[in-house]
Parts: sequence; structure tokens; C-alpha cells
Amino acid sequence: MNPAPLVALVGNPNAGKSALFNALTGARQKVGNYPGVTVERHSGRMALPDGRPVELVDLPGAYSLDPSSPDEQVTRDVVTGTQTGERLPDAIVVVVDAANLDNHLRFTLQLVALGLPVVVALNMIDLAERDGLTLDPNVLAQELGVPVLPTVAVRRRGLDALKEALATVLQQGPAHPIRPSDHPVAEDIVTLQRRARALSEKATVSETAVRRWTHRLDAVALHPVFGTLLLLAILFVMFQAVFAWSQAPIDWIQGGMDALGGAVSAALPPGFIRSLLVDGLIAGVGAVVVFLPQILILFAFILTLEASGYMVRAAFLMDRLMASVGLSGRAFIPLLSSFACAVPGIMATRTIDDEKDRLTTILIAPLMTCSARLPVYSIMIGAFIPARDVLPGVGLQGLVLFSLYVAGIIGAFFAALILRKTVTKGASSGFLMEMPKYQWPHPKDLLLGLWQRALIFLKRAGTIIASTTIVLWLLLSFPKPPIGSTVSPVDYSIAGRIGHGIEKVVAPIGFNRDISLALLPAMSAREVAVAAIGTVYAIDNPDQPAGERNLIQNLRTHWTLPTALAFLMWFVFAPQCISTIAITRRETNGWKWPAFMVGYLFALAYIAAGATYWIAVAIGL
Ligand SMILES: Nc1nc2c(ncn2[C@@H]2O[C@H](COP(=O)(O)OP(=O)(O)OP(=O)(O)O)[C@@H](O)[C@H]2O)c(=O)[nH]1
Ligand SMILES: [Mg+2]
Repeated sequence: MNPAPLVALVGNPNAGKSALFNALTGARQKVGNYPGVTVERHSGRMALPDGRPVELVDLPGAYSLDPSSPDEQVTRDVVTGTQTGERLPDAIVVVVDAANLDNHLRFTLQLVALGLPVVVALNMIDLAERDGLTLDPNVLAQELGVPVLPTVAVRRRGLDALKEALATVLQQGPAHPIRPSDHPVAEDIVTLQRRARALSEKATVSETAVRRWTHRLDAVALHPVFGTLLLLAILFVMFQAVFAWSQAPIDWIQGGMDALGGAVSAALPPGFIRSLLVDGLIAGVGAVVVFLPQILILFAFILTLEASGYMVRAAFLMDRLMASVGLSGRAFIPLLSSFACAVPGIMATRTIDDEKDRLTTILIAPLMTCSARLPVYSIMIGAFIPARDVLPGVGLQGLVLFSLYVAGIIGAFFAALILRKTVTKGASSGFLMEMPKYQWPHPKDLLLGLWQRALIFLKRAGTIIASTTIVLWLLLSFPKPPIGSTVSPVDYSIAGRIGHGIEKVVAPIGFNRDISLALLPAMSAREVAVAAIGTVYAIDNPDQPAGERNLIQNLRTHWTLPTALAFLMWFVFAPQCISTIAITRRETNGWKWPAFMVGYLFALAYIAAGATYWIAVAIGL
């Protein structure tokens, strides 16, 4: 007896082949392996309307007959009859996503040209309809010369008609005898794309303007090459803007703070209270508050990208990249939120089902540069990186800031890669997300979002940062050196002595006394590092009038460039934040993972800062 005819399900990734396969075969499935490769072979039985059995195989998704992965190779080899362990199919069902017709038709055209009996399943017709796209399957059938049946695999819609058409084409057999490895004349990709687009336009009965625009924008935004370039360009402009647009408002705030310090100095007699207010509170909190404009610019970009519907596209675009380091595409949104702050980012990992995926994402979230690091980066860049253009319109300062963000991302990817091979080993899962429609962000929502960010930032400055600064001021001010002593008041203080202890550990990576003093208070919030250094100089030079206590000037005189660069690298990696550690403990139910996270991040920060310092020294910076 002849074996049952073999029918292969072929199509682009995510067209719904497996959904259709499950709907057609039900429980009658077998999973095997193709010999020599690690690609699984899914097969199952189904019955045609007249009761005859058919063996169905679900092939891996592919974009074309030119394979770029083992999966795609299996698909190509099966449909050309050259795959070992598989006979040439008697017919193929090409599954296409109706909402993505022009892209999917490209592969369809190649498959039809093979000459095997073909039926096209115009799948996901429900989603196309929802988006305002109406297609005519008959036009498509006429143009392609094969039956085209609308289906909704997940609702089992259109399956009977599909089986009917399959029975007919099986009956008719191939258009001409097919020999294994019979290759159609390869059409170049551009011609193919043009034909596919023309075909999809012809088959489109009506399309709402919104869908047409969405589709056109997505053709660029989701393109593997152009989309990635677009994303990089957007991020690049964002970091340039943080510096380029913020100078004037920063100067106003700075001026206001200086005036406030001057007024308080003039109003109070010298002594404890004046020093606490001027050197402690105003110098410390003021050093942080000046970064409000930069933080607002950063958030204006993030909020706009989110509200416009672009953010999910970026996540989709990143999915392949994320998969290459063993992360799920779902990790993109938590990681992106971590650019604002790792705490909401880590909370957002709850949307990741797989436990190992989720844990990996939590462990690398602190490597995304949060907004609290911006003041630290900004002051160091302002002090040590000249404000000149490397190219017309491309400032060096913005470029350095961009590279610091990139350094964190690269660090995170390497960390994920290593973690996935060791402590969080396991399979990773796929990703699918609904694309929201593009829209202009509402200025009112945007302003509201910015207002909330400003309040959060100022509240932090008024509470955590102010209180840490005051404690630090106390520790830096007492005990006072005896009259006539040449030791600096800072070195003589309690904080100075603790700082000297820390300095022993961090001196090998080029850190100075100021950094050693700042590291411990910065655990409460990273911005405090800036506030702490501001307070250190205020106490160290009590004779400088407030207006001249420019932190940037002090940094330039007291720090070397290699030390500044090492300090920047430290902040790219170091887990300088109690809240992040606390949320990790809560989300992982124990101390094991936060301890691991803190350990590996401090080690990474130490090595990166040390390497930066010694390389900078060696090349004579
Ligand atoms: N709304 C809707 N969703 C569908 C339809 N068919 C499939 N899906 C969904 O689309 C997603 C992708 O479907 P799969 O069947 O895994 O796609 P595939 O073609 O096997 O993908 P690969 O194996 O990666 O090439 C799944 O989440 C399905 O539930 C459909 O007709 N309508
Ligand atoms: Mg599949």
C-alpha cells in the first residue's frame, strides 16, 4: 500500500504554521529529529474530507529559500526534496500572515515556483480585519495560480475549505514532474519584493489610512537594518540633546542656588548653623538639583517614544538580539524601564513567565544606566571632556555620554550570555507582542508625565539626598582639627578616617580621597556621590565665597583625567543603590540572588574602573 501523502506546512516565522498544524492534527502528533541537525521534526496525521489520511509536517519558519540558519536549511531541503530522512512532499500548505502580506508573499512566490501542488492559507485574517484591512483571496488565487483560503488557525476557522482544496490539488498532482533538487530559476530579491508588493496591492480591497501608514512606518521601523539604524539614531539624538538643550536652564538653577547660598551666608553669623545650611544642605542638594533639566529632557524622549507607539517596535526589533544572548524579547520592556530606574524595571519582570529568563533579567537590570547616574556622568563629563564638536553637530560630550550608556548595555549582554550558560541555565522562550497603533503623543499627558518625574526627583533631593548630605556633613565636620593644625578638616573628621580605610581598597584602581568619601553615602542614591563631593569641597575650603565654589573647577584642579574616567566606569557597573538590592530581595524571595548580584557587579565595576585607569595612565592621558 502507498504511504499516506506527505503535506508540509511552510511559511515565514510567526505566520501561524504551528497553530494551524495543531488545529489540523489535534492530538495525533509525533516529535522526532532531523538526522544530523538539532532541528525537531513535528509530524501528525489528519484526514481529508473523503476520509483519506495525510501525513502533515510542520516546518520551521523561513524568510526565503536561501537559508541563513539550520532551521531555514531544513525547510529549504524538505521542499526541494534534498533533506535526508524526509521524502519530497506531495503538496505544501503555504501559511501567510494576512496582515503582513507583501513580506510573506515574497517567500510564497518562491515556493509556488517550485512546482509542487500548493494551497495558500491566508491566516490571521481576523487580525487584518480588526486593523481595517480587507483582502480578496480570489484575486490572490488568480494571480498566484493556486487556491487561497482565508483561515484563523487559533479559532479553527476555514479549516474545512482548506482540507477540501488540499484534496483537490493532491488529486491533480504536480504541474510537471518534480525531481529532487529541481531548482526554479532564482529570481533576485528585489524583483521578488516588487512582485510581492504589486500582488498584495492588487489583492487589497480596502485599507484604512491608519493601517496604510502604520504599515509603511513599520516597514522601516521593523526592518532589521534600517530599523536598527533608526533606533540607534534616535538614541544618539537623545543623548546629544541631554547636553545641548540643558545648558541655559542649568545656569539659571546654578545661579539661583549660588544666590541662595550667598544670601544665607550674609544673613547668618559664621558658625555651626551657617555651615550646616550653606556647606551641607545648599552645597549638597544644590549640586544634585541642577541636573533636573537633563533628567527632564531624557524623560521627555522616553515618554514621547512610549506614547507614540514606537517603544514596542523597538522591543520587537531587539527580540532577535535578545534571543542571541539567551534572553526573552519580553525582557526588553523591563530593561528599558531600568533606564529610568532599576526598581520599576525589576518589578516589570513579572511579565516574564520563565523563571530563569526572569532571574537573568533581574540580575542584569542594574547595568542599564538609570537616571540617577546622569548627575554623576554629567558632572564628570562637564569637568573633563571638552565641549567641542567631533563632527559638525556631534558634540564630544554627548558622544561620551552615549558610550557610557552603550558600555552598560554591552556589559549587560555579556553578563546575560555568561549567566545563561552558568547560574541561570535553561531553555529560553519565544516572544510575541501586539503592535499598538502609531499616534501623536498628547502634549498634556507628556507634560503631566514630566511633572511627575520632576516631583519624584525633587522629592528624592529633598529627602534621601538632603538627609544623607546632612549626615555626611556632620561626619565630615567633626571632630574639628586643633587650631593651628595643618591637617585638612576633612581628613581629620570621622568621615575622613572612614574614607581613608576605603581608600586602601580602591587606591589600586586610581580612586582618590574624594571618591572614597563619596562611595559609602552614594549607596543611598547614586546622585549623592555628586552631593558628597560638593560638600567635601565646601568644608575643605571654608574661605571660598559660595559663588566661586564651582564644583567643576574644584574637580579640574584636584582630579586627574584617568581618575575621572575610572570613576565614570565604576558608575557604569557598580550596584550603588540600596533600593535596587531591596527590590531584588523582594522579587527573588531571599538574600541569595541580591548577594550574588551585588558581588558580581562590584567585581565587574572594580575590574572595569581599574582597567580604565591603568590604560589611561599608560597612554598618557
Ligand atoms: N489572532 C490570530 N492569531 C494567530 C492565528 N494563527 C496563529 N496565531 C498566533 O500567532 C502566533 C504565532 O503562531 P505560530 O503558530 O507559533 O507561528 P509559526 O508560524 O509556527 O511560527 P514559527 O514556528 O516561529 O515559524 C501564536 O501566538 C498564535 O497563537 C490567527 O489566525 N489569528
Ligand atoms: Mg512553529
